[in-house]
Amino acid sequence: MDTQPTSLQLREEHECHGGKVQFYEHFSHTLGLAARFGVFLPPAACQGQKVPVVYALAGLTCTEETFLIKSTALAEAAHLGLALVAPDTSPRGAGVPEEDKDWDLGTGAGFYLDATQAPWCKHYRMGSYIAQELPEIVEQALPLDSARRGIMGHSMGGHGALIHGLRAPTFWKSISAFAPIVHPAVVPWGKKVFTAYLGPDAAMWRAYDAVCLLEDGHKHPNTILVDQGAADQFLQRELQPWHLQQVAEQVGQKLNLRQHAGYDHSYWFVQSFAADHLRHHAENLKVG
Ligand SMILES: N[C@@H](CCC(=O)N[C@@H](CSC=O)C(=O)NCC(=O)O)C(=O)O
Repeated sequence: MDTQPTSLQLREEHECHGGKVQFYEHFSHTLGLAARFGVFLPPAACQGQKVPVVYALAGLTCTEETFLIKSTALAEAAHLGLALVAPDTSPRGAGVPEEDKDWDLGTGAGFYLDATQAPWCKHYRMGSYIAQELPEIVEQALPLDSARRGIMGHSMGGHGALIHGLRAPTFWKSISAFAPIVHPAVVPWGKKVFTAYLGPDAAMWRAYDAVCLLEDGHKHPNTILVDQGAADQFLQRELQPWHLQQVAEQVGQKLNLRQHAGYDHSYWFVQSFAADHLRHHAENLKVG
């Protein structure tokens, strides 16, 4: 492991809704590479007050900028006094052959897990990065309340929010997702990346599949909010939210799955319900 100390470099800073949007780069010991993330600090945090924080995980092909720019959630985050942390979606420049070839594997498609298979396993460790390194460094550097931390995400990021929230329910006190991949072990996107990152044995996939985690006894004490567009182009093939609904009913996981006629998979959908998600987190994190 590299022993270089973590040093956060502030690359960009902008005033926004009375708070600040910041973009940082640092050397990630977990990924073994430089990594970037974005932050929104509400006005109270800019005055040094510790505020609750929601981590926002973006989907395939996205970066640390996408959610902050496209979700239009920052006015509501400022109003509620919530900070947002938006990581990148994969390591960058890992040097894996053909890692930029497909948009649903490799660069931009880290799936928020730790790869176990060569050549991916050296750098594709977004699981530990999200579960440990990123919260540690960002919460040490900024006025964020580590006792009030939630996680949300879109599509591949929705999958990330569900698995991390279910795997560590006391660490992540609230969960929500937009159009998440709920059962990657049975859909084409998931089968492709899980085979590459985790190998062909599907038993090894269960730790990174929200439906399997619920089947295997993981549960979150708070209601999980999920929004899904009924006109989503990936709904039938990749998302299949009915699996989540079915297992949630079976195991008694509280789930608020809302279906929205006419909405597709895009950030036009995300931005339509982003404020609801922040209010869900604010309620669970006991803001105000
Ligand atoms: N291949 C296309 C589509 C990629 C795409 O739709 N990405 C979604 C997430 S899909 C699941 O994780 C996304 O959020 N895109 C960003 C956006 O701004 O809409 C492509 O390469 O564009």
